[in-house]
Amino acid sequence: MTTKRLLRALGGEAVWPPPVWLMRQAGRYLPEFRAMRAQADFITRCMTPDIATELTLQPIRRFGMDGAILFSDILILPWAMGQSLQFVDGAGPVLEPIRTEADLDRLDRARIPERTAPVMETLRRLRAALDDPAGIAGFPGGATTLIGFAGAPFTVACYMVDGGGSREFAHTRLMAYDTPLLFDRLMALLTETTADMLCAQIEAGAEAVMLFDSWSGLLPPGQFARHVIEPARAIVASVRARHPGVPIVGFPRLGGVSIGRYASLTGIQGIGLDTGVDLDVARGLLPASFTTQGNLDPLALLAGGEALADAVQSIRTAVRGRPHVFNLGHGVLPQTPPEHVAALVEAVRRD
Ligand SMILES: Cc1c2[nH]c(c1CCC(=O)O)Cc1[nH]c(c(CCC(=O)O)c1C)Cc1[nH]c(c(CCC(=O)O)c1C)Cc1[nH]c(c(C)c1CCC(=O)O)C2
Repeated sequence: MTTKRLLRALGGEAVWPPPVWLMRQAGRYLPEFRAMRAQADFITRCMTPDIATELTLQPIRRFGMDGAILFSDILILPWAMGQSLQFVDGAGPVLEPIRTEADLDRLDRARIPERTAPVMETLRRLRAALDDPAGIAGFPGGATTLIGFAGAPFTVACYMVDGGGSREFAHTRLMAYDTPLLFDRLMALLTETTADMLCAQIEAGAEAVMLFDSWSGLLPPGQFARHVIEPARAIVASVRARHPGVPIVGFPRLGGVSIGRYASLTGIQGIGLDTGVDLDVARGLLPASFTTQGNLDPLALLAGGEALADAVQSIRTAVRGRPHVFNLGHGVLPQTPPEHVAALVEAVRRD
């Protein structure tokens, strides 16, 4: 029987107070994170177990979160297949775009295990550190759940095809209409390699995994079914066949009312909700005893004070008696004062 509060909540138990962790909890808002940024570029930080382990643990030491999310990125998968990738300060990720069959042919999935081996080593070290009975910085050992993750195929395809961040991801969405065979080939490759990578993360120590579909909300309902729900269903089936006990959380960001079909058709146990979702409305769309995760506005966390206290309290009231994992609706903003995060955790954990 598991005693980790996050795993109990993902198993459908109405744990109170709810377990808490934050998307992008390891990040620039922490001075100790900024201090390590100078040492190596982003991909090197992801690929060096000493550094990635340390960065993952920084927020655990400070706040004793219920979840520790691996320090890595959703774009490590295309990078591991040989797509060129750079993280440019202020501009985000820049990739050599995939636009043709020949571009796609150059990707080599056979390289993934070797190129992602350091990530798996990081997970092994993290699991040992988190489960050390001696605990971490005064927080008890064996209490924090190690979370692995991947980008969902559509969101990863957005960056691979457009070649970086975008508001519309027009190249990607046009490819889905104009050359559907090419797009489907890319999506099939991503669906299979993502399932394998999540399994490798679980085998290295991840106790739960999350599938980030940050841009799913760009798609109309028919395409949402085809490029968001269907790949997630295939990934969940593939991971579940190999690792039946490991919970999978989906995050179809900005999915609107389609989150109901996403939750019931993919086979996931938990769903990440973005800031715009009304928790009572979401509950009506989701299967009974389904675990929700979210959805505090990152700006309320940045604001702090009364605004933060009120926002935390209204989520606590909405989810009381139901399985819920407290989180933000999107990542921690770099300008966020760390004391606000401490105040959030304290407010969530009040009885
Ligand atoms: C779309 C997406 C990406 N990456 C991710 C998503 C899905 C979630 C979301 O919608 O935000 C997911 C992600 N990225 C990162 C994590 C690690 C774990 C965590 O702390 O949450 C996770 C889970 C680290 C990161 N990923 C990135 C950083 C910043 C790099 C740095 O510090 O130099 C970190 C800590 C870079 C990144 N990576 C990506 C972008 C657009 C950027 C640039 C924006 C930015 O700088 O904030 C792609």
